[in-house]
Amino acid sequence: MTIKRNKITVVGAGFTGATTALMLAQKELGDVVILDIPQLENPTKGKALDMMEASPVQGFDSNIIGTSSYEDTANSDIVIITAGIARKPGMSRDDLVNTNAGIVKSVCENVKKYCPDSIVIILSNPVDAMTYAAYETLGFPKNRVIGQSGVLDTARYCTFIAQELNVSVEDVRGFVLGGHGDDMVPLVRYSNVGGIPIEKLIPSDRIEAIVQRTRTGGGEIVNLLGNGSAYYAPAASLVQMAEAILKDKKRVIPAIALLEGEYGFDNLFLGVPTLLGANGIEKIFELELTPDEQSALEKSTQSVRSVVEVVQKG
Ligand SMILES: NC(=O)C1=CN([C@@H]2O[C@H](COP(=O)(O)OP(=O)(O)OC[C@H]3O[C@@H](n4cnc5c(N)ncnc54)[C@H](O)[C@@H]3O)[C@@H](O)[C@H]2O)C=CC1
Ligand SMILES: O=C([O-])CC(=O)C(=O)O
Repeated sequence: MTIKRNKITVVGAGFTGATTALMLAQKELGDVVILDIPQLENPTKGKALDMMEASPVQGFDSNIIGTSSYEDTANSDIVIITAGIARKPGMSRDDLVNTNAGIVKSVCENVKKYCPDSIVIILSNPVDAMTYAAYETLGFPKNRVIGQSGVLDTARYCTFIAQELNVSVEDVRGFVLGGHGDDMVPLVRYSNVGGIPIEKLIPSDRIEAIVQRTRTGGGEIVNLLGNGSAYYAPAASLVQMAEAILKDKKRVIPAIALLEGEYGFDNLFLGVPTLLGANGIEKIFELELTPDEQSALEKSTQSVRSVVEVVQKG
């Protein structure tokens, strides 16, 4: 019997990509290939070697290599795409669309060729539209093309709730629906702390402030960093998704999935609660929404559709 190690490729060795690679290795989820452009081949190799040299200290046995050649990524089980530019203060994620659509499409041409059976997770922004662009280029079935937004947005939301109540983050549950933009929809009605609805614990004006802070959570970090965007929590979010798939955990986590009628939307990639396992997105959970929640979701989809139109025209 041959036991095969998982192989995970991370495209883009910048802040999110490098952090993701290290976290994947620390959890021994598989061997990791980090790929960046040829002009950055040496720094990419350097980052990978530096991570490997942390392995005796931290006691992980994952192999990590840096490369600019897709041949090294061949037959990866999972490909995580972080390639592209990040926004700076004063920009919206949508301002990145033209540059990043070109990058994501060119990356996906290679992924299609070298990793035809992989499950692909997209991080590059504006991520809902980039997931659509990846799906179109890859031609993979919809369960194998997944965007990351909901784990991160939900993590921010849960952080703020835990801080508000001074309780463990482990006891906070909730999720965020919709596009990864300032009109995302944190679902207050489905949020609880140790099973107690947050509406019983937090006054409504404070809940509204938490919802608003969650919506602009990415921008808050962009403004503090000054020259780039968040990477620790985004990397942790990607790793949670990869782990759910590689260990077939059947986790119920929000992710960007292709909707074909769910929530009343068709042919649209959007953040929804999903079941993540060995086959990628194995199920989309459809919840009953109140008229206010549904109209908030519709507003969010309009923003996503307008960016997808830019991708389609380009
Ligand atoms: N969906 C989400 O929740 C989040 C999305 N992001 C997005 O992720 C992307 C990456 O962010 P960072 O890592 O902070 O940026 P970064 O600038 O630190 O790294 C991006 C890397 O991509 C590389 N790259 C560019 N074109 C490439 C190509 N054709 N092939 C391979 N690599 C290529 C660059 O050389 C660079 O090293 C941005 O678009 C950012 O907006 C970041 C955080 C959260
Ligand atoms: O805000 C950004 O540009 C990066 C991102 O998507 C996030 O941190 O949520």
